[in-house]
Amino acid sequence: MPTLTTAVIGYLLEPFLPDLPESLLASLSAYLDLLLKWNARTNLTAIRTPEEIVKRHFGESLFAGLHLPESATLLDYGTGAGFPGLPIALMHPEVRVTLAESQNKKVSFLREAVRSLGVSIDVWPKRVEEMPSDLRFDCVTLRAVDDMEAALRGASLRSRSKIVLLTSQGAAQQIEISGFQEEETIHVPESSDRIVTIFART
Ligand SMILES: C[S@@+](CC[C@H](N)C(=O)[O-])C[C@H]1O[C@@H](n2cnc3c(N)ncnc32)[C@H](O)[C@@H]1O
Repeated sequence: MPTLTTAVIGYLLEPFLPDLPESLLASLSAYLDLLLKWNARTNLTAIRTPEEIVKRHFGESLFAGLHLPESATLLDYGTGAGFPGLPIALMHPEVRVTLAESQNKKVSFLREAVRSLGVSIDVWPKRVEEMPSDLRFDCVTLRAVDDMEAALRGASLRSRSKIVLLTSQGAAQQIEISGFQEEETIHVPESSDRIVTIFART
């Protein structure tokens, strides 16, 4: 039995994205179970309850996916356990998604998730800085990457067109990305301070 039924996951995600298809809910349910199983023995995410994982990780990632600029390729910079890149890839199978993560245990989890979900996603198992210097993506997403200033500089070198940043209102106040301008900021449902900000290359 899955930890949460697709009906419960759909209900929890309703404020972020109503009427999700059953096939997407089934993939999210399988992803949740795998994440809970791995999180019991390795620390992949500090958010531990299934309901909070669905709302805070899946909900915010899918909400960013709802507002994703048109892109053929996407890099999720410092994806951790796959956020926001993996839910976005499930929602947008037409986008070629690369999940970049430098920590081995998280890379092992991501590979297992990609294999068991049967999705076509690339995993870059090193630091983004180690990618071939000419590799670019239409869109780069970032959420909760440790050194945000350095990460945004790195993202600006990798993005051909857009950067989508998932952050808090307070943290966003000081953010400037050389060569990019803020295009749109959208408030994340069910939160007083979480936002999705889209930057476009000038
Ligand atoms: C706090 S976690 C957040 C993960 C995820 N984005 C989320 O929102 O749950 C940040 C992750 O970024 C990874 N990371 C930081 N800098 C990186 C870099 N330059 N290249 C690849 N991964 C990086 C770290 O290993 C860590 O797993």
